[in-house]
Amino acid sequence: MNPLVFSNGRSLDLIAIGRLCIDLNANEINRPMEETNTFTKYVGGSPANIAIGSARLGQKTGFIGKVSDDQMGRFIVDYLEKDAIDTTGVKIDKTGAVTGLAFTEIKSPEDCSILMYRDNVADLKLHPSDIDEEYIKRSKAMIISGTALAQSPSREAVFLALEYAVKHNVVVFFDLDYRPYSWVDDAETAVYYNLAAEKCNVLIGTREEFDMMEKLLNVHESDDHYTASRWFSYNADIVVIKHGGEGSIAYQKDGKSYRSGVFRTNVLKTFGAGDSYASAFIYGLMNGKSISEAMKMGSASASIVISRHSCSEAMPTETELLEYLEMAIYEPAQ
Ligand SMILES: Nc1ncnc2c1ncn2[C@@H]1O[C@H](COP(=O)(O)OP(=O)(O)OP(=O)(O)O)[C@@H](O)[C@H]1O
Ligand SMILES: O=C(O)C[C@@H](O)[C@H](O)C(=O)CO
Repeated sequence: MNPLVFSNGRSLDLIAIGRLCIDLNANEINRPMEETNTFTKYVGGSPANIAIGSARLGQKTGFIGKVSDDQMGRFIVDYLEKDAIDTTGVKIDKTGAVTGLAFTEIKSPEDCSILMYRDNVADLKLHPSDIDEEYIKRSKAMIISGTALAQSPSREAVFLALEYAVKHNVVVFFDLDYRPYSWVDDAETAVYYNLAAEKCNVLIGTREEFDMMEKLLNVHESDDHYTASRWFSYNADIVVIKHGGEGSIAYQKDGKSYRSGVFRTNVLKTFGAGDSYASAFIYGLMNGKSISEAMKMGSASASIVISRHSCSEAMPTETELLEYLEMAIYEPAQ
């Protein structure tokens, strides 16, 4: 078992809040974007990817966000609904804002990058008036994403959603999802990340993301254990630190820690690993698995997604994930 307590009698398992954007993944791989000509369009945005991954695993999933009032916005909502995601909380922007675009470049399996076009994006127009307490009250859990804290009014909308979640015993996951291009000032970034993290039950981030949060506090000798311990003095029950191809480590408030290895896979691209890991990790925790078992599920989902071209489209179904766990070669953490 794991230490999280999810309220029963809720009509949703997980609500994701944050950006809904479009991934344009280069079709010509193993070359720089300057030399590519065609792209495939997918729904993107870390929270969107996590929601899609969650729904594919059979979780009753909802979304709180804002999309552009155009073909891209409609494409996104249609896609979410095809995956049985409740879009009651997805609003249509009326200010002329656009959909964020993520152009991905796959120079090699180890050298991938994302070029983000995020000026005047609809997702950051999410407003506190768009946050429905009754909607959040319907869910067992909610996941927030750090990039939604980058600008007002989205920032205030997320903090209001956090207030409602805490009020109604909704377990809050925080996927740090630090995207530097969305921020203008390191101190501002760290302040808002830390303020949001204080209210969350589970923190999921890379070493680099936690370093960003701790730099403001002049923490010079940090390590994973220090990072986790710091958050247990607030509301955290679990802190997960991801280490790419070396796996991940999770700390529990009672002092226990768990290391997860990875599943050997033919890596096509690395992005999408974090979102797929989060969706399956949360699925495991919400379905009675131990932290170790949930981490393994996260690792398996990540290995599936990084072997495929997309992020959202590549998210495995529950059947695919369970079969992969049985068949794939697992490399325990060193
Ligand atoms: N090369 C790899 N081979 C196998 N599994 C991997 C590899 N890279 C990442 N993973 C799995 O994915 C998890 C998350 O990856 P990572 O630590 O890169 O997170 P992230 O930086 O948030 O990912 P993203 O690139 O999507 O932003 C890892 O803990 C591991 O389980
Ligand atoms: O999160 C983003 O804005 C980019 C994503 O759409 C992309 O799929 C990715 O980087 C996944 O981690």
